[in-house]
Amino acid sequence: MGEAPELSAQERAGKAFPVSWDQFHRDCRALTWRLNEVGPFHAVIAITRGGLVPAAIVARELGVRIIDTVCIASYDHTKQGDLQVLKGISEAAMKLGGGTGKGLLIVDDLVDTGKTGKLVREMLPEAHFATVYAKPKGRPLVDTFITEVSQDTWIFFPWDTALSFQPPLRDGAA
Ligand SMILES: O=P(O)(O)OC[C@H]1O[C@H](OP(=O)(O)OP(=O)(O)O)[C@H](O)[C@@H]1O
Ligand SMILES: Nc1nc2[nH]cnc2c(=O)[nH]1
Ligand SMILES: [Mg+2]
Repeated sequence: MGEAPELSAQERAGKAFPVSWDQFHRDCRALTWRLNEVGPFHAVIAITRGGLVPAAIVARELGVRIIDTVCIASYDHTKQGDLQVLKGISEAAMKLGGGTGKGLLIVDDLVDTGKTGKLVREMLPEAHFATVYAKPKGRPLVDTFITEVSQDTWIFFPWDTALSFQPPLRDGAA
């Protein structure tokens, strides 16, 4: 008998939490309300790629025009591998944060295990770290977030999904 195939993080999660563009926009605005009391910020650092959309919305609301990226790859669709820093924080943004990240706002869509957030926090220890969603393992790393979901939930973002037909419940839909 062959070995059972390894489950992806999404399969292990079990519960699905689909987020629409509308909901995501509302949650980003709610995040900005909280951040407005913490700032002002010199610049926003988006953790790509998931942090790009919330970073654009938050920066627009906060009136911040300097946006930098830190490009990190970890999940290949739904499996987490080793973290790879594909592009670090720019020298200009580092300078704005005085070398420690003071006055900088790091934005990502979510924290899950917290591995990605931990790596970026090490680069900018004094920056403020905000995410829209947080799972319990990663939550202690985040300074400000909007919605907590359980560790066994997989969040589906609007840029990764499309509308599709769902069979009626009585025909066996979950
Ligand atoms: O807390 P962790 O367990 O580290 O997971 C959180 C990270 O995982 C996702 O990014 P992903 O690596 O899938 O890349 P993407 O943003 O390019 O989709 C998400 O956008 C976070 O950055
Ligand atoms: N889309 C998505 N990416 C993730 N990366 C780590 N956790 C998640 C999640 O719940 N949803
Ligand atoms: Mg990401």
